[in-house]
Amino acid sequence: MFSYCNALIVPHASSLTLTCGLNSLLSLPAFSSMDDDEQHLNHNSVESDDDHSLVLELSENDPLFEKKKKLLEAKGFDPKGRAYFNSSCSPNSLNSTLEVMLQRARIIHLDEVEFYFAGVDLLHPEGVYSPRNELDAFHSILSVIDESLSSGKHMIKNVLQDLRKATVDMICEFGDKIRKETRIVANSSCNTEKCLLQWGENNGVRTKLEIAYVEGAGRGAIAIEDLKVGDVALEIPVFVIISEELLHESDMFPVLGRIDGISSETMLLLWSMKEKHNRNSKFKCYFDTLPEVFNTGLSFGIDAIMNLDGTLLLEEIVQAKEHLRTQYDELFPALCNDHPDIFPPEMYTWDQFLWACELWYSNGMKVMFTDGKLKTCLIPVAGFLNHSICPHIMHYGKVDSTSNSLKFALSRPCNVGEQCYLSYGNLSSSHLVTFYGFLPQGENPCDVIPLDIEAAQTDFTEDEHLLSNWTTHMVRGTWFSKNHEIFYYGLPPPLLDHLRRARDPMLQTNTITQENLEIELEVLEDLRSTFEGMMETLGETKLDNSSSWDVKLALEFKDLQRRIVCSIVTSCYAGCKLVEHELSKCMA
Ligand SMILES: C[S@@+](CC[C@H](N)C(=O)[O-])C[C@H]1O[C@@H](n2cnc3c(N)ncnc32)[C@H](O)[C@@H]1O
Repeated sequence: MFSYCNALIVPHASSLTLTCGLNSLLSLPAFSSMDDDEQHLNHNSVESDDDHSLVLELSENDPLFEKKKKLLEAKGFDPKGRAYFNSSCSPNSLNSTLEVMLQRARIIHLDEVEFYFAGVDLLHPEGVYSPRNELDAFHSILSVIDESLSSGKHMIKNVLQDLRKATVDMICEFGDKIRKETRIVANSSCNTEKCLLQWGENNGVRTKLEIAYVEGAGRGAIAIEDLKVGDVALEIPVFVIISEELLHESDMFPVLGRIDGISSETMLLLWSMKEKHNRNSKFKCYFDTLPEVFNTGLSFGIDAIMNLDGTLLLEEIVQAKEHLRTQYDELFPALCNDHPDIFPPEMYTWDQFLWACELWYSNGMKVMFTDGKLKTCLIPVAGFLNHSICPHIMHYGKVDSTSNSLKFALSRPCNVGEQCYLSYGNLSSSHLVTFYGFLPQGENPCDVIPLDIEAAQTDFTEDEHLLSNWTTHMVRGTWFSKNHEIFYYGLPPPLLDHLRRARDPMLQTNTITQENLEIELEVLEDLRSTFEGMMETLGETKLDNSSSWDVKLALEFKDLQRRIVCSIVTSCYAGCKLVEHELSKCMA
C-alpha cells in the first residue's frame, strides 16, 4: 500500500540526457546513429531456413524485450517474427504480408518513450508512431529482404523482388508526406566549403551532395541528383576522420597520458584547440570551415538564461556550464604553466575551451570502427549535414570493413536540390538547444517533461500490467495522442494508470462505474492543478525581433514548454467534462 497526496507530481530536477552526457568532459552527447535501437537491433536475425518466410526477430538485448514480446503475442504475432508468403503471391497477399511485417517491425523498433506514450494504441493495428520509428521499421524490412536475396537461398526470388519494390514504394509514399521545402540563402559564397570538398575528393571522399547556406540552419548539404533509398549520399574513408589515432602522433600525448583519469575524448578536444591554429595541419581545410562562434545553449548570456525561468532547461544549461568550468579549472592554467611550449596560454583560454566543447558537442559523431571500438570523431564534410526529426540518413555510424569507409546511405529518397538531413539521434529540444543551439522544425516526439512521482513502488506483477508497469513517468504534448476518449484524454496511459491505482490498488480500470468515474475526476483534477501551477511559473513569453539570438532561442523554447503544458491542462479540462457527463448519467 502507499500513500497519495496532492503534490505528487513535480517535474524532474534534471534531464536524463544531461546527467549521463556530462559525466566526463567528452562522454559527449555527440550525435550518433548508434543509438540504443541500433545497438540491440542490429542483431536481428534474418536467417530463415524456410524458403517461404522472412524473419524479423526481436532481439533479447532490447531493454523492452519482455514488454514487446508480450505485446507481439497479444496482437497474435509470432514473437520469432516469421512472415510467410508463397510462390504464387498475388499483389493483394503481397501487400498483406508487407502490412504484417510493418506492424511487427514498428513494435520491434519502438523506443522507450514511444512505447510509454503509445500505451493502449499498441494493441490496435494503428499507423505511424513517429517518423523515426516508421523509417527504422522500413529499413529493417528492406535489410531482411536484401539479405535474403543476396544469400541466394530463396527459390522464389521474384516474390522477394516484388516485396522489395512494394516496400520501396511505401517508403517513397511516406517520404512524400514528410518532405520539407528547402530554402537556399542566395548570395552566400561557400568558398571554404568548396575547398574542403575538393580536399575531400582528393583524399577519397565521394559525395552526391553540395554545400549551401540554408534558411535558419547555416550550411547544409544539398542533393546534386535524385537519390533513391539505399543510395550512398556520402562516403568518407577512415583516413579522413579525425579520431583519437591522431593523438598518438602528437607531442601532447606523453604529457596528457600522465594525467590520472583523463579520457581520450578530452585529450582529443585539447588537441583540436591547438591543431586549428596549425598552418601545416592535414586538416587545415576542415578547420577553416568551422564557425568562429557556435551559438549553442552553452554560450547563452545571462538575459537568455533568466528568460528560461520556470523551465528545466535553465538548470540543464547552468549545470552543463558549471561542469565544463570545473573541468577547465582542473587542467588550466596548470598545463600552460608546466608546458608552455606544448600548451601555449593564448590558445588555452576559457573562451577557446568553451568553443572547442561546443565544436565537439555539436559536430562530434560516434563511430564504431572495425576493431569494435566506439569513438567520438569529427568527420569533415559529413559535419555539414543538419538534423531533422524526419531524416533521410539514419544509419551511418559503423565503418564498412570492405571499403574501410563510413557510408551515409539513404533511408528515404532525397530529390535533387533538396536538403539531405541526418538523424543526430532521438534528441529532445532541450538537448538540441543546449548542445546544438537550435529547435528543430516540426513536432518533436522526444519533447517530454519527466515527472517525479512520490508514490511508493507498487506491487503489480509484470504479467498483469504489461503496458502500465513503469517506474518513471512523463508527459508530452497531448496533440501526439490518437486517443482523447474517456479514460485516455490524450494523456499517457501509464501515468493515468499509476495515479488511479495510487487511489485504489484493486481498481478495475476502464469500466464505467460511479466509483471509477469519481476516481477519474480526482486524477484529472490533480493533474490539471499541477500543470496549471507549472503554467503560472512559466509566465508569458513575448518574442521581440530586436532580441539577441540567445534570448530569441530561449523564448522560443519557453513557448514550446507552454504549448506542451497548455495541451495537458486543456486535455484535463476536456476529460473532466467527459467524465462528468458519464457521471451524471450514472447518477440519474
Ligand atoms: C553538424 S553541424 C551542421 C552544419 C551546420 N549547419 C554548419 O553550418 O556548420 C550542427 C549544427 O548545425 C545547426 N543545425 C543542425 N540541424 C539544424 C536544424 N534542423 N535547424 C537549425 N540548425 C541546425 C546547429 O547550429 C548545429 O549546432
